[in-house]
Amino acid sequence: MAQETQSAANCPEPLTVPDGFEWYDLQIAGHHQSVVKNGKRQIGFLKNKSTGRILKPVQEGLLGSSELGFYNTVFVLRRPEKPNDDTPSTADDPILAELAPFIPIFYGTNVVPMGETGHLFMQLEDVTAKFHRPCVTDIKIGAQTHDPTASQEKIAYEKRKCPQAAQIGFRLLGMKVYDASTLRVISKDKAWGKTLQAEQIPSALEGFMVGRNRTYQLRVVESLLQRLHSIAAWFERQRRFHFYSSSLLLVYEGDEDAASSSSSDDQLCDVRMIDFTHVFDANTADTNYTYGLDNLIKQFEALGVKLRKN
Ligand SMILES: Nc1ncnc2c1ncn2[C@@H]1O[C@H](COP(=O)(O)OP(=O)(O)OP(=O)(O)O)[C@@H](O)[C@H]1O
Ligand SMILES: O=P(O)(O)O[C@@H]1[C@H](O)[C@H](O)[C@@H](OP(=O)(O)O)[C@H](OP(=O)(O)O)[C@H]1O
Repeated sequence: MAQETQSAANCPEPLTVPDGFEWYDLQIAGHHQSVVKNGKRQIGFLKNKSTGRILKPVQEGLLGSSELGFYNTVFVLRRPEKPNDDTPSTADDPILAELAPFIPIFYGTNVVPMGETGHLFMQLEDVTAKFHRPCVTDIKIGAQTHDPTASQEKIAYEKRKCPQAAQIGFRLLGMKVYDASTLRVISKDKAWGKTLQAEQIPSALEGFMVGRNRTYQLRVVESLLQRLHSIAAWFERQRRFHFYSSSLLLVYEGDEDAASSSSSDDQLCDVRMIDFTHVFDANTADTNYTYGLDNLIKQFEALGVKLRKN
């Protein structure tokens, strides 16, 4: 696909963030204000400083409307019986209700005054918010990343982007890890993720655990696995959707003291599905997604075995 990605120089200026908001600084991948594509500067994710919620820009056209449609299918926003509580309830359909805990809570849309007319955003729960030192990685799931409506040009572009992902079934889009041994944040970007070959995935996932003792690493891996298995079990049951180019966001607590002071694993890690711009109604199992998810689970299981040996 003839797409031109430029750096910021000589390009349209980034929009100014209005009072009460800031750019979201824990973003791993996705649309970002530093990127100019096809002559247009992207709008990145914002954080609402008072609510703590993330604002994801609604993408133009079908991509934006289908992601909004997806969130609106899972979450029922209006709660007239509780006018002061805007926490959405979940749809009655059991398969949707079971999906809800695996995705960020959706609090409806919001127009933020940016640029000449303002921009439409989705308000989402910030999955990293409950952690003191969040360590985050975004992993795109599926051997096939183009959806069933993709043009031949788009299919070729997606296949060319990272050919080994078709075999691996997932792609690391990057990570931000707080290295407790150096007190530094290590960042890896999309370019790094694209170069990883199958045999390099184990050390890349080990890198997600950098700078901590084995016992803590093992605790995190086991907890991540538990959540990954729960999502996989939902995929075993569901026949309603096929997810293309969607990601899993894996987060764990980089501050071991904070994690230890809580008895619950909820403060240790979280795993959520994100990015629903290419979700399609279906009536068969999503084998493209489950292939990738199963492989990711196998990788973390192998890491667990390795950590237990040492
Ligand atoms: N609810 C959330 N909580 C915390 N971080 C999030 C959340 N949603 C998205 N992110 C962060 O924002 C990044 C981009 O998200 P997402 O993939 O949804 O964006 P996008 O612009 O649709 O991406 P793409 O360009 O691939 O379509 C993720 O890598 C993650 O770091
Ligand atoms: O949704 P669309 O319009 O099909 O857009 C693509 C999709 O969102 C991918 O997630 C994205 O990047 P990655 O696969 O690298 O995450 C890709 O960027 P790219 O053009 O920079 O590859 C987009 O073109």
